[in-house]
Amino acid sequence: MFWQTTRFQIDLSAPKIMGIVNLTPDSFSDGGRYSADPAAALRHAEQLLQDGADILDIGGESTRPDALPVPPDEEWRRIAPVLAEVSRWNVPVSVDTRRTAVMRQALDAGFADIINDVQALEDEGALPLLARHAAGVCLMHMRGQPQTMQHNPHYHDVVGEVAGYLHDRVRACSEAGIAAPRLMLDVGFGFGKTLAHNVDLLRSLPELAAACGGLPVLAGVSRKRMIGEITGRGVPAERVSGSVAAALFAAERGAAVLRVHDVRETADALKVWRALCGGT
Ligand SMILES: Nc1nc2ncc(COP(=O)(O)OP(=O)(O)O)nc2c(=O)[nH]1
Repeated sequence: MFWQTTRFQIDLSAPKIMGIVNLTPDSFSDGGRYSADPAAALRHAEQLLQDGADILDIGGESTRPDALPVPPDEEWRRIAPVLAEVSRWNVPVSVDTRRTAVMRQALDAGFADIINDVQALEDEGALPLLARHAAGVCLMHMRGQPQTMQHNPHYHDVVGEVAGYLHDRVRACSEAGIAAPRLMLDVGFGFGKTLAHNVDLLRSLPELAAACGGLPVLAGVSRKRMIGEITGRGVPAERVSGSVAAALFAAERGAAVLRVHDVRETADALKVWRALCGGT
């Protein structure tokens, strides 16, 4: 199976690593480290690639719980300089945005191989925009908005409801002319979910993918609150071991892409896992 993106057919026969470059002052785990210094951000991106990242995910708006929305022009100001450079590198570049205006600027400039949207192309104009381009698309489930999504999230059947939502978004993409080989699914760990919801979803990744036509799944658990709740590690930077364990579990449950902060540790863990499992 391959993920069809603007410049690359990404081979999904073994789990791929998406390295996170947050250009935000307030991201929950690395906020402010790179947002004011594009050179530092580029050095970080280079390090992620050296550590084994297969894809770079560039974001300009924190969507952590309780985050306030960022105006699209500010989001674009944050990411454009870094995108202008990394898009010249021979590596798939994903733009993590939920705003059509930002998607349009990135796609029209030729900066994005992938649009990674935590709102699954629900913003006005996003579907026809992506239909006019060839970028890969990650469709993620979020219940509510970052500002309020963790305020008592409730489901009758979290797996069924998330699968149903993603299935509907896949159909909307198909009707807009965005073909299935361009699509990646993501249950949105921590986006309007309790720990129990996240665990159910992680355990049910194969069933969820099957319910959505067998499309590939991306898992983003890196350093998140769910890891902290299980380990008792309150500081995101202290959640590396737990994040790697969860990433391996997601890979074992068939996740095709792992969205992580800690690329080196995750890449090493995948190598050992594949060697012991006799995988490719
Ligand atoms: N597809 C996808 N995209 C995502 N973008 C941001 C975050 C939030 O995590 P992070 O980028 O580490 O933090 P922040 O939103 O505070 O920048 N999580 C996901 C995710 O789970 N899946």
